[in-house]
Amino acid sequence: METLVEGKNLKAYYVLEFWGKKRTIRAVDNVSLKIFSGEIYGIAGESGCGKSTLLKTLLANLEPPLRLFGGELNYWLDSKPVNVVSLKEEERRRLKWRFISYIPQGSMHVLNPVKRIRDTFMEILKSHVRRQKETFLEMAIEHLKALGLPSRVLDMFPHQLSGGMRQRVTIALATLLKPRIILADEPTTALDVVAQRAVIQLIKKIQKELKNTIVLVTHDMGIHAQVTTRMAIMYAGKIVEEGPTLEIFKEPLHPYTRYLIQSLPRVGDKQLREGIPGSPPSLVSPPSGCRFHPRCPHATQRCEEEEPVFLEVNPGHRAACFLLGG
Ligand SMILES: Nc1ncnc2c1ncn2[C@@H]1O[C@H](COP(=O)(O)OP(=O)(O)OP(=O)(O)O)[C@@H](O)[C@H]1O
Repeated sequence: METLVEGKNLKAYYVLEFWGKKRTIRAVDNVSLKIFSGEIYGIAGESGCGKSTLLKTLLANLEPPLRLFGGELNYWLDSKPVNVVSLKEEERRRLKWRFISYIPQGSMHVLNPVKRIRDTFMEILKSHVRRQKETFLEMAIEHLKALGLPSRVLDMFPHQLSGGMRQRVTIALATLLKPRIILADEPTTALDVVAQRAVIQLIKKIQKELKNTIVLVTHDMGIHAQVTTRMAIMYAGKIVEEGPTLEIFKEPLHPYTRYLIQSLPRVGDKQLREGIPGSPPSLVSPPSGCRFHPRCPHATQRCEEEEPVFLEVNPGHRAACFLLGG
């Protein structure tokens, strides 16, 4: 499998200063992962575990208060690793939209509320494509059609579109220059079930047709089950399990993953399913050892004192838990 993005021991922290006091939020803490060509890679976990920060880090979007404290981020361009963090701003900007693009939480961040959709499409094309300007509109219409979206949206302002349609237009925008990899942050949150389904179908269609890679962040395990091919489970700034999605649902290895799957509603449920006991820890002073130990029903003293390392139980399926041995 061809690697597209590789993070090695990434440490991305928010550094905040209040009244002369420093607070460091360790949102991504020693995370290593590889994203392969053509897959839909999911990142799951409760709110606040660092999913969005991991996406920002993979995008090399490290603006204060977020800072990279350690690790390496490589994009594989022409099958060679390129250290993105050391690139000049201009070089990084050139990679945006063409090699990697981003669908942030809330489509209004991308669509300018006082501009027609057409103008936002034209801006991207103008800054990245060397072609006759007259062909830009044709390119935009063609792209929307390929994704099954009506070209009349180009004449509209963002507020004239429904939430679901706005999100689909944002996805169309992010895929306009056919990037090799798209990072999507909670693309279905705040949408009703019908709009959610339309967005999921669009993501699947894009992946099938453009054969690109999608990294999908959502706390919704149901969406991971429907869409992703491989996934990572994050807990308190760390990846605690990673593997093929089917296998994770069939045979979850980490107690936290088991909780996430158990709390999913099933057809025929007569009462609410139990949630995960306790609440996520502070990322300013996370628990010692395994960060999940204060909430884990199997925790021992060792879990409190030592941090478990990853153990690969089946090919490509790994988890960090002492229950697995090691
Ligand atoms: N701009 C910021 N400044 C300071 N702290 C931040 C900032 N953004 C996020 N954080 C903190 O970093 C931690 C991880 O947040 P992050 O948004 O990455 O989590 P998440 O899993 O994506 O959650 P959600 O789904 O709620 O966005 C949280 O403690 C959050 O409060």
